[in-house]
Amino acid sequence: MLKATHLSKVYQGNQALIDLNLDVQQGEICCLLGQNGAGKTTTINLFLGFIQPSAGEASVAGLPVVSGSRDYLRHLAYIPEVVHLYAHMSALENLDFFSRLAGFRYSVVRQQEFLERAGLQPEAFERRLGGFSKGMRQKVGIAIAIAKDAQAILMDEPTSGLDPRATEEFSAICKQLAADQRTILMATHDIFNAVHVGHTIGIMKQGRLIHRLVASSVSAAELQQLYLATI
Ligand SMILES: Nc1ncnc2c1ncn2[C@@H]1O[C@H](COP(=O)(O)OP(=O)(O)OP(=O)(O)O)[C@@H](O)[C@H]1O
Repeated sequence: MLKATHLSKVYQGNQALIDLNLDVQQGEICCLLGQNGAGKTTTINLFLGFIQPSAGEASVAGLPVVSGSRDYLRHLAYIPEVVHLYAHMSALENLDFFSRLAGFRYSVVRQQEFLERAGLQPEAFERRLGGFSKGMRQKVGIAIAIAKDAQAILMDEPTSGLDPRATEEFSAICKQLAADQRTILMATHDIFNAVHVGHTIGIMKQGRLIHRLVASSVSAAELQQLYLATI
């Protein structure tokens, strides 16, 4: 679903990503770990087409990520570290607005279903987003991803700053999305959560993907050891 082939990015002589080859299958949750500056966000931004590669190619559902093309974009949703939606609009209004932008029109009942599937408590559906916590905003972001029928969701440090309960809830939603055959590529610093939620884990260092592991083959303690030995 998400494929990087010899993908590289150079910023003013700084090699941010070097020859990345990565294949994330449909229904897979892949967590990318690495220190600050390892190249995780660069990888996500290349899949989104926010930046252009210096070499190689990213593709989504077999469609090349190329500037100006919208084909690959209809398969993608993006959950940034802080989901910025319209603070003065309610959860339902934001969902309706962004679904329409993506070309979908849903009844209020369907919109409520999407928010429920994303784990938002019903009493928050009609509240303005301005007062929402980070975790609640993410849930609205996920509801938008579901509503636009995104097959792949790119997430940049989604659990940073979430309390343990919100992290647990978020992980459960990710697992449900994967069970629905959606693909997730997540940049994270949370080793425990990577083992807990991921099917596969990548460890990056200075722009290179050094290790790619099956999450069920390691414990959090083993992964932490490998991570510390790698970075
Ligand atoms: N717009 C930019 N211009 C110049 N250099 C950049 C730019 N964006 C990223 N870089 C550099 O590219 C490298 C990789 O950065 P990137 O943001 O991908 O790392 P990261 O693994 O996501 O780090 P973090 O965990 O801090 O988010 C770093 O050396 C960074 O300074």
